[in-house]
Amino acid sequence: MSYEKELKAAKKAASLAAQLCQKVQKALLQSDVHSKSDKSPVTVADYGSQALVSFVLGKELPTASFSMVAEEDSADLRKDGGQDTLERITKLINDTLSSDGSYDLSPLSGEDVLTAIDSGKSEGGPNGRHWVLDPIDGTKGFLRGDQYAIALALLDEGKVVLGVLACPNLPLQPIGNTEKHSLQNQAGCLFFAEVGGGTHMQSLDGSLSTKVHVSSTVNPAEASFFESYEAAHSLHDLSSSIATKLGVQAPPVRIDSQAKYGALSRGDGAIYLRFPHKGYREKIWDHAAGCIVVTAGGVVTDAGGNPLDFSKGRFLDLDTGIIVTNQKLMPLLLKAVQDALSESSQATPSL
Ligand SMILES: Nc1ncnc2c1ncn2[C@@H]1O[C@H](COP(=O)(O)OS(=O)(=O)O)[C@@H](OP(=O)(O)O)[C@H]1O
Ligand SMILES: [Mg+2]
Ligand SMILES: [Mg+2]
Ligand SMILES: [Mg+2]
Repeated sequence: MSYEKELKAAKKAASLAAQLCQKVQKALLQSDVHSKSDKSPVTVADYGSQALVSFVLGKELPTASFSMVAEEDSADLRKDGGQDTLERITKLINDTLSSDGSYDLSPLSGEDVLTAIDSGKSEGGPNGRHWVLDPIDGTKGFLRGDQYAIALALLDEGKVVLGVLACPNLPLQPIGNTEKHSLQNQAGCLFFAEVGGGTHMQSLDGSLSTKVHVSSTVNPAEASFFESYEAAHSLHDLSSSIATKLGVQAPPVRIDSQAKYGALSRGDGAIYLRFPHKGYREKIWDHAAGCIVVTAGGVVTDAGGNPLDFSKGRFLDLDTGIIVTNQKLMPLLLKAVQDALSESSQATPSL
């Protein structure tokens, strides 16, 4: 089955959301940032991106059975004191839609925006189609002025069938760990993949796309690895021990968000290691788009070597961590992961 129409709509939705986010990141106000009940940050751009993606998908693909599993909801915006923030979000969305000019419509109201945000409340699951959205993945990176991604995927009968990853601050040129990249004047990258169709990358300003694939190196000494920027999100000591066992020589490349999957999909580095602290449950929107984008040459598994299962609802149910590399290197990587995990559990039995 082809998902051409859906892919086109997803690229448009993610690109417009990227425009909205860049506008906010370039002139971030203190009043734009809030804290969620789990203490994680959320900004007007997270909400604006989610509402805009929902709105664009609805316009491009009208259907009575729209379902979306997305990170944000409108509960805090509906509380006393949320009105100013909602007005700011609504203005951002209306400005983005009017400067794009694709749709002939009257401005959205605050109520329209709340409804669009809450269209992301689906539980997903194994049946039918569900969009999966992280409106800003890497909100902490976004706040620091670093990497972040708008990550949109489509599940069909529990499988990821397309994914789009907009990375507004990722240079089109390869990134590595030696140089600090200037984020000024970057057009940013849009990665997209459809099941069976390979992965492509284009500039977010719309230039022609190129086919990309994961590095095919089989030599760990040449293989640098990506991991979370935030030490609270992934055990850096454990990845360092895995890298040493494997014979990786380069230091880790730490960047925020699914931009790691995007960079990996075009061969910048060859490995992604993610080992959250004990008790953390991974959400499907943090991996769905990234996973399909690296399938051109790459494999994504948990630490037990099992593929990720996106059919279980809003959470991923997995063994310990997530690892990504090319097919040939995966057996070696899995062995290093399992050795390192068994050593660390002997050293600290509670891990
Ligand atoms: N404790 C903990 N452990 C593991 N992961 C966590 C944790 N807390 C949050 N998150 C999720 O991490 C998402 C950010 O992605 P990364 O971890 O790849 O980015 S970073 O490099 O650490 O900034 C981030 O996504 P966003 O909330 O969309 O920014 C979270 O879903
Ligand atoms: Mg996220
Ligand atoms: Mg997010
Ligand atoms: Mg978040």
